Amino acid sequence: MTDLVSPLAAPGFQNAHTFLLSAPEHELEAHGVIRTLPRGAADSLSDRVSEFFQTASDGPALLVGAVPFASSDEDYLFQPARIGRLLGAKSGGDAASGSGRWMLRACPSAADYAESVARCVAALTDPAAATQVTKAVLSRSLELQSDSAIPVGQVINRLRRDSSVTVFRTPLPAKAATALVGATPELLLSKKAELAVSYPLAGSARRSSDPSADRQAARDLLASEKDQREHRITREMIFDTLGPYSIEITAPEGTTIRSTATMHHLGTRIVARLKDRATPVADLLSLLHPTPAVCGLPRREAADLISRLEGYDRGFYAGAVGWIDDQQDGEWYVSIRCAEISERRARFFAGAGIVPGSDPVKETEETSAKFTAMLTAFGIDEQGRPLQEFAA
Ligand SMILES: C=C(O[C@@H]1C=C(C(=O)O)C=C[C@H]1O)C(=O)O
Repeated sequence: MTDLVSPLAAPGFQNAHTFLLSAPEHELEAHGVIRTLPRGAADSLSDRVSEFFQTASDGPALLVGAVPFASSDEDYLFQPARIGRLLGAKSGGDAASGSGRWMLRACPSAADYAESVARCVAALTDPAAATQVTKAVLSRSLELQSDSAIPVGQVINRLRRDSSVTVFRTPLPAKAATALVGATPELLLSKKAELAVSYPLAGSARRSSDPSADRQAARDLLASEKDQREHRITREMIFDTLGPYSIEITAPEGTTIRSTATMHHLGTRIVARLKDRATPVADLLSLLHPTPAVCGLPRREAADLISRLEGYDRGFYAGAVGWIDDQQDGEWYVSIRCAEISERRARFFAGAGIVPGSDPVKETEETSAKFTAMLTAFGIDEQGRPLQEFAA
């Protein structure tokens, strides 16, 4: 893939309504805003989108943006003014990351996170629980503060070195200066006419630079009863959700290893032929999201447990990022392996699926492994130290 020299890194990042979804085989880049979709919760998304496209307007027949983790929180989608790269834009703010001063703070600390995992396992195995939660995904975050502007364009270009992920950037509503930037390996849903595809991931192992240890890590993951259980919960929920809308729903390759540059995952590509090709992608998105890959099962009880144990608002982390067109087709990725970035601050998130039998130390290490992709793009490790490759 060619390097992107684009407005992504241009001065004026703060105000830019820039949207990017960059998969190895296709890419969508959009700039500017014509209209913002009236904001609302997941259960009204489909109606708001239909109404939006009924009022004809100039510009691309497309909405791009993000939905948050919590179905009751408001999404943020907009009709862009232009599709494609802005010609002639110069890349700026390109100071090598790692050359400025960075402060990284774990929030919560790794030890506190491990403690929450232990409490989560206790809740999942509590015989007195009114409703038994079988899986809950717990996350933690790292807060970075820099003494100079974060070179977003450079971060994005580095993320794009991994051809197995979809790199994204989408503006966030809370503060005009904030964007969600990440490199997700997980397709939540793509829908084109009668074809719907979802590619859930659940069950993870850190990759190794030693090829034989790396192959062994993948084999161990495939053989892990705990990881297969974690995965099955997600896979079955997606079959159950899309099934009633489908003539046929299959997993042609079964559950296999899906690897990024830093992680192995258990993944299942699920392909559905819909009964009605006019089924709006927004309907399916609202039903599917959040899947047990990022939330848990049963959904509401798992979400309650997560908010009790995490103690922070996930915002748009573990939400979804993508687009919807006027045919009600679209493509949505799970917004993980990402950071909220404002001018000099970034907040990274990583989570791990917890089931009975999960080990707090291993789950904490799994979140560390999941931070690696983003931190490497910033040129730092989990302690905020510059990586060798980027050190002056
Ligand atoms: C929640 C995250 O990742 C999710 C959790 C996974 C797991 O628990 O094994 C695997 C892939 C993702 O669906 C994250 O990266 O933050």
